[in-house]
Amino acid sequence: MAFIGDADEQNNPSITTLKILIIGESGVGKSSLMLRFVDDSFDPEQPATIGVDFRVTSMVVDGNRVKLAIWDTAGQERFRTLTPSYYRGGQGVICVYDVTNRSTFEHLDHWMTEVDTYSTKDDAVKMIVGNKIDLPNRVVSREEGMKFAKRHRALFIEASAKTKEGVQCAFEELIQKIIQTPGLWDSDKPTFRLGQQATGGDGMCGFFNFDNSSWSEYNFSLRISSNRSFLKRDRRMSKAVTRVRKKEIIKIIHPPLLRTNIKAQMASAAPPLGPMLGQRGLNVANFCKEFNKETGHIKQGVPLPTRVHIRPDRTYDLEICMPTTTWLLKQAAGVKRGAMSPAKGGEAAGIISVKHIYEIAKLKSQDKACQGLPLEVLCRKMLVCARSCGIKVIREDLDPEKLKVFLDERRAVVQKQLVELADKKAAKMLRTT
Ligand SMILES: Nc1nc2c(ncn2[C@@H]2O[C@H](COP(=O)(O)OP(=O)(O)OP(=O)(O)O)[C@@H](O)[C@H]2O)c(=O)[nH]1
Repeated sequence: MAFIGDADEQNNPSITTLKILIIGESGVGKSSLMLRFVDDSFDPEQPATIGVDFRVTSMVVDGNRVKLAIWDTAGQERFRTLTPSYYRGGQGVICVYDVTNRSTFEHLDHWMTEVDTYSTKDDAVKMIVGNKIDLPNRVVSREEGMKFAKRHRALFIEASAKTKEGVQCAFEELIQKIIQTPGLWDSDKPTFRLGQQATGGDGMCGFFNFDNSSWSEYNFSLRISSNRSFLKRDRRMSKAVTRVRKKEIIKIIHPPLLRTNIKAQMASAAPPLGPMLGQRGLNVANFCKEFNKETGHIKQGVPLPTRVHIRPDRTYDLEICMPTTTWLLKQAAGVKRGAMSPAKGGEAAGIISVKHIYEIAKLKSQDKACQGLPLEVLCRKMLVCARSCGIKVIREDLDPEKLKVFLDERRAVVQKQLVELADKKAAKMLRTT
């Protein structure tokens, strides 16, 4: 698959124009993903989309030129108008969430309902994208994302519009899937006309009028004219195809970079690590042996963020980072558990001083991902993480006497919380049996 320029258009005319929608909560990075894919650019100050933004590009899939009309919709409810018309005729829908913001993940259900309600194509290809994986404060795991995608029979990938990771792969996979779906794009040819008006009133997708002189510029008008009988016929035809294809569409794309936490000296073929490695075609036993050997000098059980860069020939580079920030913070505070509800009521799970923060930041600065980051920025990240674990950071040195009293009290609180949790679990088991 490759991008080609306008000059090639005459030699290799496009077989179709595909309408791809990007949806999801505000701020998850929809516009950023689109701009990374189309212009290979990233704006850290990307303004919010109002209504709908739109880009056109083209690519070659299996030797065929395909034009892509990518619709970037506004995540903010107040900027969303004409919702049904966004979906009309869309062959592919990319539903984005932010891996560092759980509520954007929890709202995916709403977006999938919207797709099912408004999509005029039963077999439109859906893809779930977990964006912003470059950020350290992830709260939605890859497994959760995969599970959601599987439930909705959608493709799944994690990406970062900032670092480019997974972006190209996401679009390519989506387009390929659409092209492989008979009836999804080939029956639409008359409804998409570039540089000229579509004829007749039976265009169920409205009509586009592009300024062909520049691909990045656009000038489109939308005419909502749906012919119901045409719609029904199209649905009847595609339902038969859908039945066959629904099973196939559950395909998870594994990007070449695997990021996970593995405990020092404790890598094993058991889930979740074993399946993660196996799905990528790595020799699990050899990997575990190598990892455990590499971490032989570290205390057993310390959680180590690990990156595995997998090459197409299944060889890999192993990057083992400093222990996770939360683990380091909890060690510094002398506690095993963070606060259950740090936001509510300001429950404090531990106390550390700013000196601890500085030392932890210095340790983390040795990680490849943090290299080049000023220590001040890292310290701020540590502070955010401490806050989310409920660990209080004080400016002055800790008073050992006061700390001992605090830790004794905290132990009693944790004990009580654990008993309550066990009771709740037992009550739930009773209800379900
Ligand atoms: N670190 C990081 N920041 C990102 C990434 N993608 C987007 N952002 C930032 O997140 C913010 C929101 O990005 P947008 O692309 O405007 O998000 P959106 O989903 O289009 O938002 P709406 O237009 O309001 O619907 C911007 O400040 C981006 O720079 C990413 O992969 N990593």
